[in-house]
Amino acid sequence: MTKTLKGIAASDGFAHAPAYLLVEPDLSFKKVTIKDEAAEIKRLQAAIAQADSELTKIRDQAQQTLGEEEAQVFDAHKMILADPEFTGAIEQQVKDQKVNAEQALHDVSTNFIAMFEAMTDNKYMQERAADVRDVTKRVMSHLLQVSLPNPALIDHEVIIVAHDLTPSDTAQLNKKYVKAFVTDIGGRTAHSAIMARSLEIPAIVGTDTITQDVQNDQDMIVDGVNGEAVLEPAAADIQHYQKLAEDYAQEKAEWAKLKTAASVTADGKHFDVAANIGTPKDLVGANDNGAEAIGLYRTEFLYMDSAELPSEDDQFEAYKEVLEGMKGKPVVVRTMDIGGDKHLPYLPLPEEMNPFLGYRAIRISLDRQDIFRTQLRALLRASAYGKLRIMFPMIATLQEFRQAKGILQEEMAKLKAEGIAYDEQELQVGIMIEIPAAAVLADQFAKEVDFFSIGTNDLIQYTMAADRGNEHVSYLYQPYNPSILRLIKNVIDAAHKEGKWVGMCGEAAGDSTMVPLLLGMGLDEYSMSATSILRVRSLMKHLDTQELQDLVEQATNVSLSNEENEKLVAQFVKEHRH
Ligand SMILES: C=C(OP(=O)(O)O)C(=O)O
Ligand SMILES: [Mg+2]
Repeated sequence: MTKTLKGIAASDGFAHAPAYLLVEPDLSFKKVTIKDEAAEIKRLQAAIAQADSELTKIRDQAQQTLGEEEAQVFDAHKMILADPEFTGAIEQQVKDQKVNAEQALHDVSTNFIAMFEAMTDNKYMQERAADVRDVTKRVMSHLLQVSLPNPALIDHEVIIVAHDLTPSDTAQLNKKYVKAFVTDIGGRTAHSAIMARSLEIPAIVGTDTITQDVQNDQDMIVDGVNGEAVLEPAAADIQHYQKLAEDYAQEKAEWAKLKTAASVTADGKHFDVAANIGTPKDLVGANDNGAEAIGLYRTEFLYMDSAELPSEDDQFEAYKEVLEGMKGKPVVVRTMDIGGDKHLPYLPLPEEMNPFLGYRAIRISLDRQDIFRTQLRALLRASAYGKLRIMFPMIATLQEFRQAKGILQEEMAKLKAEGIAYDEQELQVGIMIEIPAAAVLADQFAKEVDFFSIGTNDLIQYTMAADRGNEHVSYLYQPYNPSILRLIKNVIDAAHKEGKWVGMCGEAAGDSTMVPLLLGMGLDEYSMSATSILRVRSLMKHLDTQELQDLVEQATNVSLSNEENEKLVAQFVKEHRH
């Protein structure tokens, strides 16, 4: 039976493939007293052998599809299985306690995990706890004869269906086979959705129930433009979506013609359309889509992709690669924004009631100056290779900005004393405006910063008090609400009064409803997922900034709601398309 599920359209594009459920099976068991210990140990050994041969297969496949580094994780798992201290202890437990293998495995692994986690002075050993957890799950699945999903073993085209995907799950998806993903929870600006857009994988999030509605291998269609997942599509559905996919491909081909064009409006005003990137690898997408700058380099992925804090030299190489890759075009690098939904296994953060309101971004950097100074030195050294702009995330107060800039200046002085080159002429230092307090006081900040970049992903969630990743409050996550528009306008006006430039690097900068409003307000730089650049450049071409000022007037003063503004812009663009 065909069934259509609605969710939040998170990444454009269409896909048709069987579902691959990335859902953990039930691994619960009962404690049983056993009589035949020898038979139980044999059962345990068989499960360990099966887990080991499965790991060999996964390792080989991961090496081919994801690379050697990802594959090595599975070597670590195999080593645990081959460690007599671990397996011997489980066998001993079966013998001594006369319990079933499941219980013995659980008891021993719980002890090992606790022991590793207690090694707070040895990050490497602490991380082994996660490996023991993974290996235990695998052996348990064989004891219970249920199968674990193994995404690294995917060798045919699939649509991933999951409750949620973390940014690191998303990073491990192999684009060759993963044609789309659909999740139960999440919002359009959650980081997994942002990554889906940079990988150009169609995605729908926040369907609520997809993991319950779909079965492994069930045929499905994903419409990432409209946020619809169709299960067991009929022939007519397949035809309908094929047509939509073809139209979309045609539209994209039209946009592609603008790849080397400048971003100019119908009245001849030029704006910078820039790309958001997460790693130097994303430069390919940025350049392929004709980015005029990098408006946001989220450096936290450099920290997340590493097993330990990245060294100054490692960071320097990454920043230099991006600056050189952009050949003199501006590159805004944001200092580490860890916390919220982004974690580092080697930097344990306190458990918090509200991680998005807690210890994150610049708050960590100012506290852990060892980490911050290393990053700033790497950035300064890289500044000699291009046009660098350093940006601090989550600035709430002027004092925070002054302190961060003070530390930067201290590092500059040290480099100078050491005779190490950095850009002393053109380097700019700016902040993200993503906390309402900073948006309100933009006039004060504008006197001290070189630029602003408005982070609407967070600015909207903090202004509306609606978690950006929570589908239950997504109705409150309103980019065009007059309150948000007024805040944005206040920031742009304040910056321009002081002769400073303003960009936007939140997802709203690439939003077709938002762009006309931002053009009307005079926003200078628009930074977005690379895949949105050509669509936005095409839209700009048809709009006149003078005319758009009327639209801004109505949207900020007359309209009362997000929906009204959405309609207002659509109608306006229809009537004023040049
Ligand atoms: C660009 C932003 O930062 P991030 O999405 O990384 O929080 C934002 O908050 O708008
Ligand atoms: Mg943010």
